[in-house]
Amino acid sequence: MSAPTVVSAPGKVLVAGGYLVLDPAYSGVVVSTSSRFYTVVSTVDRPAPDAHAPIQIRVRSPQFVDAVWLYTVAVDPALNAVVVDPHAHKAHSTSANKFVHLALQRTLALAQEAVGTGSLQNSLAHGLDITIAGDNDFYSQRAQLAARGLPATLPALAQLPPFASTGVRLADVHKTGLGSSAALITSLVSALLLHLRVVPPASFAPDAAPAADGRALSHNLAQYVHCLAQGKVGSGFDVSAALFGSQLYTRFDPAVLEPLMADGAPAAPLLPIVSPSNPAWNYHVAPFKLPPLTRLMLADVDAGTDTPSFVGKVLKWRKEDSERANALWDALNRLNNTLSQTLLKLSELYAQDDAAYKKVVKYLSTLQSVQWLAHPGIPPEEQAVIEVFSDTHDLTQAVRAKMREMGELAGVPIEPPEQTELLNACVSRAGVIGGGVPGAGGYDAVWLLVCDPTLCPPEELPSTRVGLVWSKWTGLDVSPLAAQESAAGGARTEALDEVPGLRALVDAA
Ligand SMILES: Nc1ncnc2c1ncn2[C@@H]1O[C@H](COP(=O)(O)OP(=O)(O)O)[C@@H](O)[C@H]1O
Ligand SMILES: C[C@@](O)(CCOP(=O)(O)OP(=O)(O)O)CC(=O)O
Repeated sequence: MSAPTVVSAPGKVLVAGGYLVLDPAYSGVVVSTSSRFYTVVSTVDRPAPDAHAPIQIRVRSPQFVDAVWLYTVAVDPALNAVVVDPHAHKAHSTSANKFVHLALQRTLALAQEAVGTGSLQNSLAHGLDITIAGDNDFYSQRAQLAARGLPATLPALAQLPPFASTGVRLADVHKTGLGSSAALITSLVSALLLHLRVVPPASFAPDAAPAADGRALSHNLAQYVHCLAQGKVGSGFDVSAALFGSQLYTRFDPAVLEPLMADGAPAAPLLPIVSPSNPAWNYHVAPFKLPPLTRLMLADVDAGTDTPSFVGKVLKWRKEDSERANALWDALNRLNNTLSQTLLKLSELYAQDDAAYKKVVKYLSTLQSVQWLAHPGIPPEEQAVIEVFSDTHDLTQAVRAKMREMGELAGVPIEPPEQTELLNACVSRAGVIGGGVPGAGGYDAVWLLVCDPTLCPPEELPSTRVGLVWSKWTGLDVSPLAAQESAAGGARTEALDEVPGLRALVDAA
């Protein structure tokens, strides 16, 4: 029995570039999260059925009630197509899962084109057992905290077991907006491509080059499957972050997906379209990472935002008031680009003098941003770092103002007054560098960039102070995202026993 194939992929936070990133003329600043999705693909350990027995694939999501889907696979050489029976699962699960179904169907179809019918049938002869799990931060843990008598704070979230059972059906879970479907599809598609030997294992080695062909093929296929499952072609920043990690993202031309978006199995062969050699995949991923000794925090504030509706209204406004809209987008894009370069400048300053940098971050974590430049007599090497942190704060505030202006002009609550009040209350806390509404904005969530809490005594943690503000204001979850997730990067292979709690989840069949 071969070892299981395990691939994890991170969630995302679009900290700047919401809406603009839909236009290839602009970029988005995307942070991949420390919270990750895991897919474990195992070959079923039982004698191979006779050659004509149906091939079965079982997919489970143990964090949810009743989240088991059974599929029957028919690999038809004549039709050169793999049909993952869309009805078989109905007998075994009370709800279909088009994200899982389409990921299976399209990845197996691509595998048949890439490795041939015989090889695919050999890989599937014993059937597959697939386990899917998302880190706790992808789903609201409010009920789990309450059941344990714990408050909605960061330290309380850390007390929950990994991959905590949600106690609810998948359809009823409250997602926190970290991009569960993009991370899910990326980890599932990548794990299948590896398991079926369509791409080499090195493609997803943690130290593999981001542009490795296997990773690029998985990116293109995952973008296609994600758009098909969501029923819309977004900018794709979430799948790109799931594959490549934190980045400055410029979208591909959506026309590349048009031949594949029709209902039913694709008429055209998949491989030529999703191949990395297809120049139509003209997305651009530039390196980006959060500054050292900082932490991105995300608060799950409300039940969610209707992103497609917001996008429709903003794009309608941009079309109807194009001169003013383009002027605002160009100004906002300049701010976004300056913000991303200023954040990267902090990493350079750390590399030049980490001692001075660390001293500055510890100092800033005790002061409100309005006090950062008020103290004379700071050594010049430290003053230079303080000034870049202060510029970062000012830029995040300027981006917020432009996003509010866009919302007011388009008639969309991108940063509504309630979020403005919450953000102002949080950004004024000591140790908070800046913040904003992630992605499309609305009432979903707010993000804050804060000084790394490991530099302060627990009672002085910026994250604790902010977490208390969030809890007081919203009584809702606070999802902490460690700054290190940028280093963790995109999709990568994992060793099953090195991911706490994952083996137990897989074995609890
Ligand atoms: N753990 C999971 N197991 C299986 N499917 C999941 C899981 N988490 C999320 N999904 C799928 O992703 C869908 C959510 O996608 P979507 O509504 O686009 O939310 P998001 O913006 O968080 O990606 C769910 O309806 C479900 O089909
Ligand atoms: C508006 C956007 O540019 C960004 C939306 O970012 P969110 O993070 O809000 O997305 P959802 O998780 O789907 O709600 C649309 C896009 O880029 O596709």
